[in-house]
Amino acid sequence: MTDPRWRAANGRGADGLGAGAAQRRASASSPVAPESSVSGNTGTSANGGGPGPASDVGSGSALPQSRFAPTAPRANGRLVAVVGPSGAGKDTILAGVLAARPDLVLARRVITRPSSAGGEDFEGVTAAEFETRLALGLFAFHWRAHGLCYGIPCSIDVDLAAGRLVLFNGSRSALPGIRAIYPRVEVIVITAPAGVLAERLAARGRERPRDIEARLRRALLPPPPGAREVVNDTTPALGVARFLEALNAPAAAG
Ligand SMILES: Nc1ncnc2c1ncn2[C@@H]1O[C@H](COP(=O)(O)OP(=O)(O)OP(=O)(O)O)[C@@H](O)[C@H]1O
Ligand SMILES: O=P(O)(O)OC[C@H]1O[C@H](OP(=O)(O)O)[C@H](O)[C@@H]1O
Repeated sequence: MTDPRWRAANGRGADGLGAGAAQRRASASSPVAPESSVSGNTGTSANGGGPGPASDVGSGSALPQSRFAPTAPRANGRLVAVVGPSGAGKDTILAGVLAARPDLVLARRVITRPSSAGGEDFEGVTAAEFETRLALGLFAFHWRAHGLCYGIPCSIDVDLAAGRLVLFNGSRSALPGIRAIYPRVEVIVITAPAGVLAERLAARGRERPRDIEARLRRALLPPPPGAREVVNDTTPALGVARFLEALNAPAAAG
């Protein structure tokens, strides 16, 4: 927590943003989420107010109710989802933001993509390894997109409980589900004009042309409600400055 005004504006209290790892282990049988859905590993309300709905809110199968007491950690931190179309510059800006603000935490994603793919610092795992971690309750939440599985380690709950500001590179389609698990998640959407996205993805060369086309089609998704927007259409340095400004701005009504 760095800005008390923002904290007050959000009404951020002492109750929990997330649920404990012990609760997550209750969902050991949950499968990897289907494409465009998100699953967390808790079957309880993130506010700790008693058993809530299972947190698989996408098109996937419902998770079993937790057999653990519904006590979420008491967290004062901020959880900020950084979303936006492929090529908008999420990874680029997040790297610059972390360099400028080493006090912030960037969740290290677990992705079923070879670690050699480059880009962000993520942990590349096989689909089988991903399933194992999911079964062990090691993800706060996870989603599928672009034929890949993405998991956010449940270690973010430790950072949130310690009052830190935790950023993660997320999927727009996963936000409703993430919000069901972390009701106070904030959203910053990074955007750039369509032509710029196409140029950047082609120059980056991480995906095949066919996959780039699919990613560009997802650029048409509407901006998430309540998100603060950062336009990354000039230099990365200016994008980082705009992002830091957005981080301190009052949240839009979601
Ligand atoms: N402001 C900028 N000016 C020029 N190039 C940029 C800028 N921001 C990012 N890039 C470049 O555009 C490409 C895409 O950026 P980046 O990988 O950060 O996007 P992303 O939103 O994380 O995409 P994805 O969701 O596909 O991972 C990279 O090669 C990066 O170096
Ligand atoms: O299009 P949407 O659903 O918003 O995002 C889908 C996913 O793609 C991107 O990851 P990456 O480019 O594979 O690293 C995003 O970070 C997200 O996880």
